[in-house]
Amino acid sequence: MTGDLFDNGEPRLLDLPDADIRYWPRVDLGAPLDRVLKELIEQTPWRSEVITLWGQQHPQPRLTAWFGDPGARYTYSGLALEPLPWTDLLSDVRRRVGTLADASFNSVLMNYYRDHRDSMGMHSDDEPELGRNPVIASLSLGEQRTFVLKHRFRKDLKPVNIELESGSLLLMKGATQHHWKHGINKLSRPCGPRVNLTFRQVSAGLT
Ligand SMILES: O=C(O)CCC(=O)C(=O)O
Ligand SMILES: [Fe+2]
Repeated sequence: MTGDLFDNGEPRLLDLPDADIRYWPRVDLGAPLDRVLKELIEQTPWRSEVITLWGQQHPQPRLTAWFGDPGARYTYSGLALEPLPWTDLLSDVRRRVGTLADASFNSVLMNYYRDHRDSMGMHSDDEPELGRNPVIASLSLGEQRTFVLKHRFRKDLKPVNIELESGSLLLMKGATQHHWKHGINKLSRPCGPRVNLTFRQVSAGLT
């Protein structure tokens, strides 16, 4: 296909200690962003999961879906997710993201923030099946939301806010997950929907 590299450009390397994070403001998905967003919202079998945190059950404040190669199982916050098979759209996006990230991914966690009330708590993506230094490629579509990064140990460092634009790709690798937490806060004002896709490589058989 022609025009594959049209929007991608060079990523910006974030100047953060103990982290390797790159940001592409706009990647080429081979189709208009609003069409991809609409298709993902309408055609994904979204789930509302109940998670267990510190022995308490809570509904997750967003919808999720897990796609991947057979056997790419993922366990977090008391949930064990079996992968759905790749759709044509998701496997095309996986190929494009893998080329930019120069990495291979066998799964994707999809997050659907329906409006300003949906969020994701601060966490590190450090589950054992992700391996020691996971490469995580996070593609955002729809409403721009703020990605907050906080150092896990250095209280002298202020939280860092990154505005994740529609069509952007954020790549976290190296020791990032050992030293930093990240999350998406609720907003006080209404906003439109956002879909986020975090591509991952999970090892089978660890869970
Ligand atoms: O929605 C986002 O940008 C963050 C997603 C995330 O951190 C995750 O899925 O682990
Ligand atoms: Fe995460």
